[in-house]
Amino acid sequence: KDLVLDPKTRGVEDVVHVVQAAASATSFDRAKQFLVDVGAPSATAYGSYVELVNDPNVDIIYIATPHSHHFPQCILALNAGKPVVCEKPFTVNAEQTKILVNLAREKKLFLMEAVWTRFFPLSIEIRQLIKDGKIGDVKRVIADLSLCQDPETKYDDSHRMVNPDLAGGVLLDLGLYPLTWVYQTLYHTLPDAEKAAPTITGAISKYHTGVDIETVVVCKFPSSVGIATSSVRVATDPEETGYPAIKIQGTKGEIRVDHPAYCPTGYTIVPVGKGSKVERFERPIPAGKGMHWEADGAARCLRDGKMESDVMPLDESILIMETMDTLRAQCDFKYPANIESTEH
Ligand SMILES: NC(=O)C1=CN([C@@H]2O[C@H](COP(=O)(O)OP(=O)(O)OC[C@H]3O[C@@H](n4cnc5c(N)ncnc54)[C@H](OP(=O)(O)O)[C@@H]3O)[C@@H](O)[C@H]2O)C=CC1
Ligand SMILES: O=C1OC[C@@H](O)[C@H](O)[C@H]1O
Repeated sequence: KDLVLDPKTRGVEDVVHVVQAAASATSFDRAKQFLVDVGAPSATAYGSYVELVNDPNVDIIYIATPHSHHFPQCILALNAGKPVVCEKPFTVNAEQTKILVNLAREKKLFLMEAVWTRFFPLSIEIRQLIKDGKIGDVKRVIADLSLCQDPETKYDDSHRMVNPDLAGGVLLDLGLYPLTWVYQTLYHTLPDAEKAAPTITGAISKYHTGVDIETVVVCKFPSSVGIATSSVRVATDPEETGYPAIKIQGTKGEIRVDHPAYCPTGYTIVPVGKGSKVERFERPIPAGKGMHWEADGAARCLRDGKMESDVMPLDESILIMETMDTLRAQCDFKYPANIESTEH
């Protein structure tokens, strides 16, 4: 639905999007109905992904399937010569992501992990505030995404959120967002020469299906530390009183970002010192859900002949996948061999 919105509704004049086709592996009718539901009834419907990736009128493919399927489906699209935007998490593990990145680079095709949060004007603004030294040297980031859902009643054990066969679990699904905040503030804002992979420690609690349901990741960078937490069961902001989802803490003050970490619409700058001038910024999404900004970013890359986005660089996607791999290895949490596999 965000793709069919007129970009002018968000002040964007330099790119437009056309939903050209959609595919369902389940049935042609499902694809057809999907196109009607999203407001693109005249686009082409396909009953298989192979037909979609071979459509010469399609410029780029957006993959939004369960995590377990991203790797083979990205390979399918790239091998058909199509640029790809793939939902988060990119793949089940970093080795799979590296294979995709190498394939895209070899074929000179655009590839991007669809982390919509990074493309929000609010995120861009906060990254600039950090680079400008607004809160001094940023030393610590604490970020959380916890949804306060009862998984026993909300999710059948086969649901992608809790099903190990679909690479379910909190870390890959929700944990990616607090990690995004840690990385986009403590890593992405640094000059390239100062970027270094963090050391990782953490903990997870498991659900009866075997996936993680509460997760804590501690990322120790050379001169800062980030803590990313996520849970299905507890709440980031239980009273809904605006308790911040993310605290970006610098030597001169902190930036507090609203819940939910995936699409925050406001933040507060709190300088150090009693009686200091607190500044509040509201950044509502002008129309749609806010997934259009990442689509605009991808469209600009295609238009300009870029092979990757500098907002969500491929090497940073790999690093974040490696972070999640490290934590899972420390906690002895593996997915079934067939979906961890790099065979395709
Ligand atoms: N950016 C964001 O805010 C959000 C991102 N996501 C991400 O989007 C992706 C999809 O999530 P979501 O839409 O909730 O997923 P769904 O479970 O709704 O599945 C999406 C599609 O994937 C296919 N699919 C579903 N189950 C299976 C299966 N068992 N095996 C093979 N294919 C299957 C189906 O397509 P078909 O008709 O072809 O069978 C289905 O329509 C995930 O990566 C998730 O993390 C999800 C929600 C929000
Ligand atoms: O990406 C996401 O953001 C919103 C959540 O509700 C969803 O489970 C997740 O996939």
